[in-house]
This record gives sequence, structure tokens and C-alpha cells, in this order.
Amino acid sequence: MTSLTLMAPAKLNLFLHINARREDGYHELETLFTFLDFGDELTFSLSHDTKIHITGDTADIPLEDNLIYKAAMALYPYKQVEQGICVQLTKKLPMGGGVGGGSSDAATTLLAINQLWKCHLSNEKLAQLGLSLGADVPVFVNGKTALAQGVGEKLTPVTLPQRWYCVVFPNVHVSTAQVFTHPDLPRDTNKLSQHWALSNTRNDCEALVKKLYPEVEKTLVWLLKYGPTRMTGTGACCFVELDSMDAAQRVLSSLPSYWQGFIAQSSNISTAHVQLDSWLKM
Ligand SMILES: C[C@](O)(CO)[C@H](O)COP(=O)(O)OP(=O)(O)OC[C@H]1O[C@@H](n2ccc(N)nc2=O)[C@H](O)[C@@H]1O
Ligand SMILES: Nc1ncnc2c1ncn2[C@@H]1O[C@H](COP(=O)(O)OP(=O)(O)OP(=O)(O)O)[C@@H](O)[C@H]1O
Repeated sequence: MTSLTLMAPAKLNLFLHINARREDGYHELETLFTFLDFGDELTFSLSHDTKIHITGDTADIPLEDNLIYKAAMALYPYKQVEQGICVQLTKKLPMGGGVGGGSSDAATTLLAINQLWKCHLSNEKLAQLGLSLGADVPVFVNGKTALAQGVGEKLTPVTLPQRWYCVVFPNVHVSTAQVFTHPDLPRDTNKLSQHWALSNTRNDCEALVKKLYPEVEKTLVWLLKYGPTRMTGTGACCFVELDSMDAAQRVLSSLPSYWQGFIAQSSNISTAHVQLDSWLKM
């Protein structure tokens, strides 16, 4: 088989605690990742030459900066076939939105090309290669709901109840590096590895991002009418947790037209992995 279509699902950080800043500037954190059944769509096919081609919704990202390209390049030394790869991207996740779109695209690319180029690398090796592309890539490669520690690479799988979410993108782009280098970011939350309820946790970036981007605060205040609310990652997306698809749909229907949003159900296994398993059984 020479082609494969997989989702690159969104993630939510159900909480994000920052425990310390390391010598290299990266932060020790504890965060609970869940996957959503909504994401970008990527179709991979072997190319007629030896190059890496990306078509579709590539926005204005230069080819060499695209995380899909970087992921393909990371696998290039392990390639066991002559051909290169064509990747057709349908982007549904807001870029720099805190839902991990770029990292998820990179992880899905590693999983797919590992098969098409017959690299035969384990998921552990793919996660290790992925970590150099972004702190969130390993959790997407691993594909299981997890508590992440370290800089995001030490993963402990956890099983969470499936819930519905309405995710809102407030139309502001938050730079992850700006948040992590800001002097006002709290960096001394104590480690916590149980009592993960939304009510017992927080996102340590939220107060700072609300201050820097009032639109994020406005979004959180609006969502709070409907249920427990939080920002994901370093923002700007915010989510509300709901009991049913109908409840999530009601929130989305009332969304002011100047914001974008989507609804999705959480899952303990990433859709990319479910799809890859079915492809392998074909
Ligand atoms: C905060 C999270 O969104 C939680 O899911 C991620 O850990 C960020 O993941 P990401 O966007 O893939 O992050 P990277 O591309 O690896 O890093 C972007 C920037 O964030 C900062 N960064 C990131 C992760 C981390 N544990 N500590 C950091 O200080 C660094 O300044 C880095 O230059
Ligand atoms: N395929 C890609 N899709 C999205 N962004 C990409 C891609 N390739 C490179 N990038 C760059 O990576 C940056 C971060 O993208 P991403 O969507 O992962 O951010 P994010 O949702 O904030 O992630 P995180 O929560 O991991 O910080 C973008 O601003 C963009 O310039």
C-alpha cells in the first residue's frame, strides 16, 4: 500500500502546572493531556521522485519550517524505499492556538512515513526523534491520554472519562516562547500526581495570558456560563467541559461571530492511532 490518510488530532491540556525553570530555559511541568476527535487531515503517498512535497493548507509557512517537513526529514536517514513523500494537508486546527496542531501534524507524519518508507522504528524511537521537533510531539506519537512530566516527554498513561468540549479560538495568537520567558509567569507550583479534577488544578499560564491578551479573558468569562472552563497550553484557545454533544452544540451555536470554535469528544486513544491500526490490518 502506497498511500495513507490519518487525522492529526487536537489535544487539550486539562491542567498545566509549572514546577521549575531548568538551566536551559525549558520548564519542568506537569500537565494532563487528552485527545479530541477533531483535527487536521493528512494524506501521505509515495512520490515519483525522492523529495518531500507538502500541498494544501500550508498557509505562509516556508516548506523547510513546516513541522511536517521537519518530521519527514527526521525519518529520511531511516528510509528503506527509493521514493520521497507527498503530503496533502487539510488544516482544521488554529495555528499557535494551544491545541497542538503543529506538533500533532509532526507526530502523524512520523507515524505514517515510518510505515510508507518501511523505516521499522518503534514508537519510542519516533517519540525520541519527535521531541527535537517540539515538547508536545512525544505524547501524540505515543497516542494515549497521559500525565506528562519533565518538559512534556515523561509520559504516564491515564484513563479518563470521555467528555464533550466546546473549544473557542479568540482570534489572538499567543507565542509560547513569549509566555515561557515572561518574568511574571509563576514557576513554583508543587508537584501533584493525583486529584486531577478541574476544580483542584489550574493552568499556570492563564493569569498571565489573560493579562497580556484581554480577548482571552473575555472568552473565558463568556464560556464560564456553560460549565468548567480553562485555557489550553499557552493559549489562546479556551475550552468548556460538557456532559453531552447536545450541550456542546448549544454552546457552539451561541458563539459570537467574531470567534471561531469547534466541538469534540475526548478519547483515551488518539484517532491517528486508531486509523493507523485499521490501515495495518487492511
Ligand atoms: C506548553 C505546552 O503547550 C503544553 O502542552 C507545550 O509544552 C509546548 O509545546 P511546544 O509548542 O511543542 O513547545 P516547543 O516548540 O518545544 O517550545 C516552544 C518554547 O516554549 C518554551 N518551553 C516549552 C516547553 C517547556 N516544557 N518549557 C518551555 O520553556 C521554550 O521557550 C520553547 O522555546
Ligand atoms: N504543520 C504546521 N501546522 C501548524 N503550525 C506549524 C506547522 N508547521 C510549523 N508550524 C509553526 O508552529 C507554530 C506552533 O504551532 P501549533 O499549532 O503546534 O501551536 P500550538 O497549538 O500553540 O501548540 P502547543 O500547544 O504545542 O504550544 C505555528 O505558529 C507555526 O508557525
